[in-house]
Amino acid sequence: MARLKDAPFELAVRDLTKTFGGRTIWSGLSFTVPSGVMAAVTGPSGSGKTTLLNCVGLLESVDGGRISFGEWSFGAGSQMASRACFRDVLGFLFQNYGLVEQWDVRRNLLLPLHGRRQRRGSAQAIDAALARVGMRGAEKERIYTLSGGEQQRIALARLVLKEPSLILADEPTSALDHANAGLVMEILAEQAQAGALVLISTHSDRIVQQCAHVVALDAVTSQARADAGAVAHR
Ligand SMILES: Nc1ncnc2c1ncn2[C@@H]1O[C@H](COP(=O)(O)OP(=O)(O)OP(=O)(O)O)[C@@H](O)[C@H]1O
Repeated sequence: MARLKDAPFELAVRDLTKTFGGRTIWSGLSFTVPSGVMAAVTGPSGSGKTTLLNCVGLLESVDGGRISFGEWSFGAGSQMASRACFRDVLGFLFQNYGLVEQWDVRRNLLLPLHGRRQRRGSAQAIDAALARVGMRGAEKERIYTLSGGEQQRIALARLVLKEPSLILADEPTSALDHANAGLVMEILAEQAQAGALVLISTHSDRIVQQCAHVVALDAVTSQARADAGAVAHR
């Protein structure tokens, strides 16, 4: 089956509004990002960076506007994404790593392969992905026995195996040492070079410098702000 990232595509966010309990986080938020790049989502604490990633990743509903990528398009009142979208398109690198703690590494890494590739050959694929993140031989380790940095490496190995088209990374290096943070950015850049669109929420100038696009949120959210060009494209 053709993957979304096999041809160039665009993430288009149009006139997006998000409220929590009557409080508007942003409204009229619009931007586009092409595939094949890393884009940083910046803004002060509370400006809605994580919320934006959750909305684009279809984990959170929106109150107005549209989010489109490739053939997929979602707005207020849309049915949540089909399993196919989560299985074939979206990939997440979040601060809680999103791993099943009681399972071993191998079982966690088999999950993205399920239904997409023959299990035959998966042992070699898992070995190669673990080698890429410096965790070769960790197949039988249980997740809860690993350090935070090691768990993030396993989450990275999962991305390497899954090769998602649209990757949402929420402050992916904030809890990591220099070496692990470097590895995270290296692998995200590789995924972008392979055609994925990588959206990274961050407070780090160093990460922003590595991104081709910046989606800048600020504390003031209004239609006027969005119209005035809240989104800076490099
Ligand atoms: N599920 C929720 N229910 C109610 N309010 C929420 C919910 N999730 C987030 N918020 C509020 O929405 C606002 C934006 O939160 P968000 O975590 O998206 O900001 P952020 O820019 O990622 O912040 P930080 O840089 O501190 O991580 C905050 O005021 C937060 O309290």
